[in-house]
Amino acid sequence: MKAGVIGAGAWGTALAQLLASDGQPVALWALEPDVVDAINRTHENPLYLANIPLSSSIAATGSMADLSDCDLLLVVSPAQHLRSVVAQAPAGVPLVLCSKGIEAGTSLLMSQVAQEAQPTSPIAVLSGPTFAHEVAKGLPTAITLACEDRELGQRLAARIARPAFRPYLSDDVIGAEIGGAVKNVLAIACGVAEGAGLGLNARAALISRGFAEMTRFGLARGARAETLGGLSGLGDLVLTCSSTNSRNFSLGKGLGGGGSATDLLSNRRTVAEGAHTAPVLRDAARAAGVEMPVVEAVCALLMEAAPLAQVIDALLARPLRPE
Ligand SMILES: NC(=O)c1ccc[n+]([C@@H]2O[C@H](COP(=O)([O-])OP(=O)(O)OC[C@H]3O[C@@H](n4cnc5c(N)ncnc54)[C@H](O)[C@@H]3O)[C@@H](O)[C@H]2O)c1
Ligand SMILES: O=P(O)(O)OC[C@H](O)CO
Repeated sequence: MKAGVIGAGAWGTALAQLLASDGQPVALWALEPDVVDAINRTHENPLYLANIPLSSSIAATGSMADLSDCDLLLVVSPAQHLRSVVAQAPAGVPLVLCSKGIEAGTSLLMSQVAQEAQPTSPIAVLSGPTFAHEVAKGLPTAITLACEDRELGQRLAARIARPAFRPYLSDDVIGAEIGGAVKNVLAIACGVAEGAGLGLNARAALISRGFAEMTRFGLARGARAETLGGLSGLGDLVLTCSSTNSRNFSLGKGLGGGGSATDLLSNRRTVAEGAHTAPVLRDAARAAGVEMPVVEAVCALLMEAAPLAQVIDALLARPLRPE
C-alpha cells in the first residue's frame, strides 16, 4: 500500500503526515521545487505547514509519474487548480477530493470537475471541520467521507481512519461538497463582523442565517439536509466562523477592519477559497432563484462595489420575514 497526495499546501501536508503516521509510504506531489526539496531534506514544509516535523515515510516529488504505483490519491490543490492537477494524475486510481470550492466559469463541484478530467477514476470527497495544523499534530478530528459507491467508501474510510481521525461515511457527495464550498464564503462574512466590531450576536446571526442560505442552495442542487447539518456543513461552518486560524475568517476580518479586497488578496501565498467561490456561488444561486443575501454582501465587499457601512445597512434593512 502506498498513498499519494496531490498538493503540498497546509492541508495536503497534514494529510500526508496523517497517512504516514502508521509508517506506510506516502508520495506527496508539490508544485514548488523548494517545497519538494525542504520536505525530502529536512522533513519539514516551512512554506505551508511550519513547525511540524514530518514523517520520514513521506517522499515529496514534483513528478506525477512517482504516484503511478499508489492505490489511493488524495487531491488537495486549491479548487481552481483541481482540474489541471487531476488531468495529470495517474488514471483509474480512486481519487479522494479534499479541496473546497466551486469551479469558476463552469459552476461545477469538484467531483464533477474530477469526473471530467479523469473519467475512469472512482471518486470520493473528504470534507469537514479540519484545521491542518491540528490534524498534523494528531489532535482529535471527525470528518465526512462521501462516496456514492458504499463499498468503496467503506474501504477508503478504513484506509484513511487513524486513532484520532474519524471519517463518517455518507453517500451524499454533492451535499458534502456544497457544505465545504459555501462555509468558506460565510466565514468571510463572520470575519467582517469581527473586524468591524459588530459583536458576537451578529456573528451568531450570520452563522444561523448563513446556514439557512447553505441549506436553500444545497437542496436546490440535490444535497440532503442531513448532510448539510453534519460535519461537512454546519460542523465546518462553526469551526471556520470562529477562529482567525481560518484564512477565510481572517480575510473577512481584514475587510471588516477597513482593508481593501485588492490589497488583502494580492500577493497572498495561501488560499482563501471563499474569495474565489463567492462570485461563482452568487451567480449559481441567482440562476437557481435561491436567495443568498449574506453571500451577496460578501461579493459586494470583495468586488469593492459598496462601502462596508452600506453593505451592513442593506443586510439589516431587508424586509422582515418568517424564520
Ligand atoms: N488548510 C486547511 O486547514 C484546509 C482544511 C481542509 C480543506 N482545505 C482545502 O484544501 C485545499 C488546499 O488548501 P491548502 O490549505 O492546503 O493550501 P495552502 O493555502 O496551504 O497552499 C496553497 C497551495 O496552492 C498550490 N498552488 C498554487 N498555485 C497552484 C497551481 N497553479 N496549480 C496547483 N497548485 C497550486 C500550492 O502549491 C499550495 O499547495 C483548499 O481547497 C482548502 O479549502 C484546507
Ligand atoms: O483556513 P480556511 O478558512 O481555509 O479553513 C480551513 C478548513 O477548511 C477548515 O475546515
